[in-house]
Amino acid sequence: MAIRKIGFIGCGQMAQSIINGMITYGGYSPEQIQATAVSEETINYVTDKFGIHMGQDNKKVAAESDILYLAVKPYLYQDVIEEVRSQVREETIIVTIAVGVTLREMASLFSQNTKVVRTMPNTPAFVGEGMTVYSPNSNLTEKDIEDVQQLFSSYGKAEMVKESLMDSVPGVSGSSPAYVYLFIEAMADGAVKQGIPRELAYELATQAVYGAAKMVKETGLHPGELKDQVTTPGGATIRALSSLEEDGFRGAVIRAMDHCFKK
Ligand SMILES: NC(=O)C1=CN([C@@H]2O[C@H](COP(=O)(O)OP(=O)(O)OC[C@H]3O[C@@H](n4cnc5c(N)ncnc54)[C@H](OP(=O)(O)O)[C@@H]3O)[C@@H](O)[C@H]2O)C=CC1
Ligand SMILES: O=C(O)[C@@H]1CCC=N1
Repeated sequence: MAIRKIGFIGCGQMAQSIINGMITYGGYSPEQIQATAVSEETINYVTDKFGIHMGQDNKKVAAESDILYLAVKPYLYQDVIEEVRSQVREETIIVTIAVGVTLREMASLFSQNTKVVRTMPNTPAFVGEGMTVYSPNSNLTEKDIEDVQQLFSSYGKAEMVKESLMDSVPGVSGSSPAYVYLFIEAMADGAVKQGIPRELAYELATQAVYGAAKMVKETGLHPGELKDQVTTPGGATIRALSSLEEDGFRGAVIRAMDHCFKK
């Protein structure tokens, strides 16, 4: 089945990021996409900003979609699924994006035959640089998997993994952009403290993260080796790194990810 009609139940931060990525970077047309929300505010905002079909009728979107994203908060999944279950066609592919919602739970909420892909996306989808990690259930055909891989790749990278890894993915991918924003903000504050104007501080901190990420990706070198290239013996960088190590920088990141996993 070619994916022609894409539906979203819920259209908040994550759905809007995916929709913008699909349209701006993936070549999908706003006419192919419809979504629902509760408030008039979101409905008007999304309609104006993305030009997709918006409404409050979850059943209609479920009935008309070839692929249906469940883009509400995890605690709303059960209610929303009960509402739309009877409308979902056998060939429709359901995409979950909620932390912790398993394929087994989805089979019990829909049916054993429903095609479900458990995914963990992230908000850089908005700029076509998302990461979607996914696990399909056994009802998807090879062709379905090709189709979803292509769709998820339209707004960034996509990697299929076994479902047992999915609970560990938010810590390093779904949630992790938030830590990176915190790091950029902290570096900018440090620069402002030294007298660098705020706007320039954000530009420098952001470009450092962007450039460093690109170095890791494009050189293929180990991050430790790239770090060594920056670090002059007896110089300034090693002073900064030594201070970060004393303050438990790496341990703090790893502990934060353990908290994310447990939640
Ligand atoms: N934010 C992120 O970075 C990521 C989020 N996720 C997952 O994405 C999901 C959504 O999160 P996020 O986008 O951040 O949340 P938001 O609160 O931004 O969006 C939730 C959306 O659901 C809508 N909604 C609520 N109840 C209903 C309903 N009964 N029927 C239809 N729509 C409804 C809301 O409408 P209204 O706007 O009118 O209130 C809102 O548009 C979660 O399961 C989360 O785990 C996954 C990865 C990353
Ligand atoms: O904070 C959350 O629970 C969601 C999942 C990943 C990012 N945001």
